[in-house]
Amino acid sequence: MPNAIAEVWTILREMNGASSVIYACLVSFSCGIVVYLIYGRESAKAPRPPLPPGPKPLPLLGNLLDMPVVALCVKYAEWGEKYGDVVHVRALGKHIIILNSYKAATELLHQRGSIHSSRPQTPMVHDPRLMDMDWSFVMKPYGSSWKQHRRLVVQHLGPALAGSLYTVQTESAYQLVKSVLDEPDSFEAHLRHAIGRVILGVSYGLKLQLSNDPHVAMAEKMTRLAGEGLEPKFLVNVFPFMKYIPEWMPGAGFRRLAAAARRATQELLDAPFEATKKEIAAGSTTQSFVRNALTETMDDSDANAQLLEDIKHVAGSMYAAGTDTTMAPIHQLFAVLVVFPNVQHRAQEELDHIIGGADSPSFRLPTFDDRPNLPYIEALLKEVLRWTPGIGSGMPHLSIKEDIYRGWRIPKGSIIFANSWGILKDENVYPDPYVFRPERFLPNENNTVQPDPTAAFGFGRRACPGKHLAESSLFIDIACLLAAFEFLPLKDKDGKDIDLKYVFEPGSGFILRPPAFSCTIRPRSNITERVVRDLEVMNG
Ligand code: HEM
Repeated sequence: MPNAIAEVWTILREMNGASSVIYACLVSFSCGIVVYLIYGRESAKAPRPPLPPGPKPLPLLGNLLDMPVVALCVKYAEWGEKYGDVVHVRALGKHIIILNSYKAATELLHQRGSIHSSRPQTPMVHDPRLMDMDWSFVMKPYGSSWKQHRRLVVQHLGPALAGSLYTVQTESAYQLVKSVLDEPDSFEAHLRHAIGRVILGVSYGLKLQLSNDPHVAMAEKMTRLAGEGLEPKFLVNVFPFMKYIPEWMPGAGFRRLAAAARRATQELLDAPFEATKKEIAAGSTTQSFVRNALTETMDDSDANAQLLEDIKHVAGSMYAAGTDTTMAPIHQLFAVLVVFPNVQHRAQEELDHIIGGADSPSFRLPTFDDRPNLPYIEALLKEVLRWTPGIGSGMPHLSIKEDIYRGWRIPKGSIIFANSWGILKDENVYPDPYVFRPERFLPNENNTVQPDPTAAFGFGRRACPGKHLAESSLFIDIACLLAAFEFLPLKDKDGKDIDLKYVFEPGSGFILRPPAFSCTIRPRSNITERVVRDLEVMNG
């Protein structure tokens, strides 16, 4: 991954003394061999179609030094403007293809999905001695095991769950507004708990506590450790022999992290799955992914053992795949609403028409039945996904065969990024892309409606299977929070509003997680406060 490579390089640059020289020599030597094996052999053969355009690579290092550690998706978008919507770069002997338009992403990842739908494998993530995450649906290479996982999700997380999904999501949103009323300063933590509760509820159907649920805590621990391990900074990804270094040795911190991630993963895979089986055996009829999928299995016989493992692994993949990605846009939205109060007021005006004004005795919180009558909230949801598409540069796809596209060669083993950030900031598709304007998604006599920001959810056979779940969670949480509260800037010591625009800058991580920020959150009126306080929320 280019992030990985950029971070490796940063580490090398930041290291002082002999070790950095040794590492640099090792990297250069390894690169030399890899580059010779790839390009030396290639150049000896007959002329072949050119690679797509891109910045000029250096010998050995390729474009490693062109890749920033922070805001890589923004750099990718800049390259798109300079070289066109298909860009090629090289790093440590890898071909990296960056797609910055819907057209290129659809034509390659969707229409030629049988070639470009695998995932790169890295020692830290996949090796059984390290994190051993081959079980994860998101990381699996393209093949029969991945297909079986995908089939289970499409079959058992889709329309079959829609009814119970809305019940879980509405209860979670109502609990969220109650918690925010009690502890507005813990807004971020409450939001995270609400999103996690829905994903675990939908995956397992377990009765979960309203706050501090042990299953949510378990899932959080695993996601945090796995997230750390996924960071591409580990030298073992460049020198796989390092996986043999004993855990106790200095410099083997990556091995201790990997061991902790493996333990946390096992706990998360087993505990909620076994608890769900027990609840079903005790007569629970709560719908969930696990329950629906288990109806396929007749018994615990060997024939079903693989299917049971698959169900367990898919359920365990959901939390890690869905929490941070849903959290990133919604958390960012509340900074947007503080910076652009006109957007907040327009959304609240629309809500007031449908659910009763904040000062009206008939005020109530929104439900999913109101969704068709709230087009501005729907547009706001689309605009925040365009503005902060969860995963900035998209998830990497791996090409399993050489391909020729628009006369360019896409070599076998290329890592392809459909850069959601660049695609969703393309001014030919979204005029004034850096202006937050939900109206772009509303029918208007002057403009045609701009395309839905589906790029946020990826492309082709690996496109996000949690899109419907994510969008409905975002809808109900946004609608309830805006109905109940107003979000205002904090004041500095001179009484001036603290500007939250810094929150909009993409950071260094894979997920576009906004930095911590604070704002004033208060009930819109005495009536909204009373309605929220009087809510009865069930566990589960
Ligand atoms: C706003 C929230 C979300 C965003 C922006 C998002 C985005 C993405 C993206 C960009 C991908 C990679 C697609 C590709 O490779 O082309 C992906 C994959 C995936 N997402 Fe989501 N996602 C979100 C929520 C969820 C939720 C709630 C779940 C499940 C509960 C989920 C489950 C998955 C899974 C399992 C994959 C892997 C699919 C595969 O590799 O075949 N996501 N998501």
